[in-house]
Amino acid sequence: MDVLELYRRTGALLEGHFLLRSGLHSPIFLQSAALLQHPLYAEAVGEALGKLFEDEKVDFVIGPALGGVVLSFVVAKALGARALFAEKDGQGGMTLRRGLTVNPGDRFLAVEDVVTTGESVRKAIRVAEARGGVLVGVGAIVDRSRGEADFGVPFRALLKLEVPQYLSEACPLCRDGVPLEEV
Ligand SMILES: O=P(O)(O)OC[C@H]1O[C@H](OP(=O)(O)OP(=O)(O)O)[C@H](O)[C@@H]1O
Ligand SMILES: O=C(O)c1cc(=O)[nH]c(=O)[nH]1
Ligand SMILES: [Mg+2]
Repeated sequence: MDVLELYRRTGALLEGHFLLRSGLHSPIFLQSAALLQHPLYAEAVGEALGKLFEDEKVDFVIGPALGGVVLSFVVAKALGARALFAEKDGQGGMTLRRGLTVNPGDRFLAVEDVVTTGESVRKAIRVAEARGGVLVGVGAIVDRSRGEADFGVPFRALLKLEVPQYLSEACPLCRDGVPLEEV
């Protein structure tokens, strides 16, 4: 599957000057919702990502909202598992709501649309582990962490992307006066 072409075709590959969740700045932003709005593409992504973990017996898949909601659903469907999502709790962490539960000992896969630092998916992992879930792997559509994200379990992505990202104080786009976009 040519994931970059899917982002391109759906207008989800943005170029400019973007503020990332981590505070880093980048000339590239992958707007996954624009890709996942197409059910057939979303389903294909779910099947491809699920396939990377088909040997794991998984009780549920969890992703951090919002980006992880649709993705969790399509991967869970491919693996025959339940689809959970963790939500921002308003205090910098994440929580489970809406009657979604973890049974102690449940094996789970964490999924994320785009991993930059991995901090967002890590918050969803903590939510599930705190309720007794056992993490067996982390899957992403795109890994743009440049090999820096480590979850202590297999981490597999459909696409590894090497794109520039800068601390704000060292950002050449800021220096050139390019307006910063918060997507
Ligand atoms: O690996 P990280 O450094 O944590 O960055 C990547 C995260 O940033 C985005 O989510 P964001 O919280 O911006 O918005 P969302 O609610 O649309 O998922 C993206 O969906 C990932 O969850
Ligand atoms: O790091 C991020 O916040 C981020 C990067 C990216 O390419 N896409 C996205 O949705 N978030
Ligand atoms: Mg997100």
